[in-house]
Amino acid sequence: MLCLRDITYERNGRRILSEINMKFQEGMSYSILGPNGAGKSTIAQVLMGVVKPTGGEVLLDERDITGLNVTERARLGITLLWQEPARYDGITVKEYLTLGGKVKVDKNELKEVLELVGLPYELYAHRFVDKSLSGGERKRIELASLLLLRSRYAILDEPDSGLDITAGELIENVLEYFRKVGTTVILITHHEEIAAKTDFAYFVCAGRLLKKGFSREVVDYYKKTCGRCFLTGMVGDDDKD
Ligand SMILES: Nc1ncnc2c1ncn2[C@@H]1O[C@H](COP(=O)(O)OP(=O)(O)OP(=O)(O)O)[C@@H](O)[C@H]1O
Repeated sequence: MLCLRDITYERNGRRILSEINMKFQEGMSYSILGPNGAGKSTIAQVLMGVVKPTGGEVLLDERDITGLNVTERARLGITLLWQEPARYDGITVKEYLTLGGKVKVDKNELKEVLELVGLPYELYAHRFVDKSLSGGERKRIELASLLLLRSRYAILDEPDSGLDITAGELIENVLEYFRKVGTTVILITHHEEIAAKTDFAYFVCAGRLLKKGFSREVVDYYKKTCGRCFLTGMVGDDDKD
């Protein structure tokens, strides 16, 4: 089990996260839901080891991994889909997804995963992962690479950002695939309809955990309360996207 225990994070004298406690059990899917600036990406970065919390611990199977960096955590099976997808000039989609042939993936699986993320194998497998692909296409390729990795934990930071109208269905298929291969998903989003697709949810606002539980309940709470409290006094309902 992956846990955040009493995580606090301060930057330039400003408190960004306050005493965050979260548990991510294997075999379940989770979302971290909250408005812009709530601290969701910072939580993802703390989980991944990109930022070191000012206080508290990150635990994996009760082992303190707070001091481990991104590479060390990736070795333990914690991986992240970045908000901004990377480019790899001169490498084809197929080479990228199989790490140049190092990862043994048969063609059927490669085809299945590419099609799952909405990219037909015949059209994309031999394209280069460079600027000729759109941001949305690169994001889909990164998602495919995470699906093929079969890591213990996959943190998806705004997986729908930069994707078009089909994103909702895509996320559903992606969650189903991760479930099938045994990867526990932690999905960061400010869209309640995306959060509703996971089993459990955490609602954060202004760096604090305000509600946790079954996703449907948390989403209902979010819809009823977000924008109406003192924490986000300046955010009105009409400003939410
Ligand atoms: N390097 C930094 N220096 C100062 N403040 C920062 C820094 N990084 C993040 N913050 C602030 O911390 C808060 C939380 O940011 P974070 O990116 O975690 O929010 P978020 O919930 O992921 O938002 P969004 O949905 O807009 O991506 C924001 O108010 C942001 O401005």
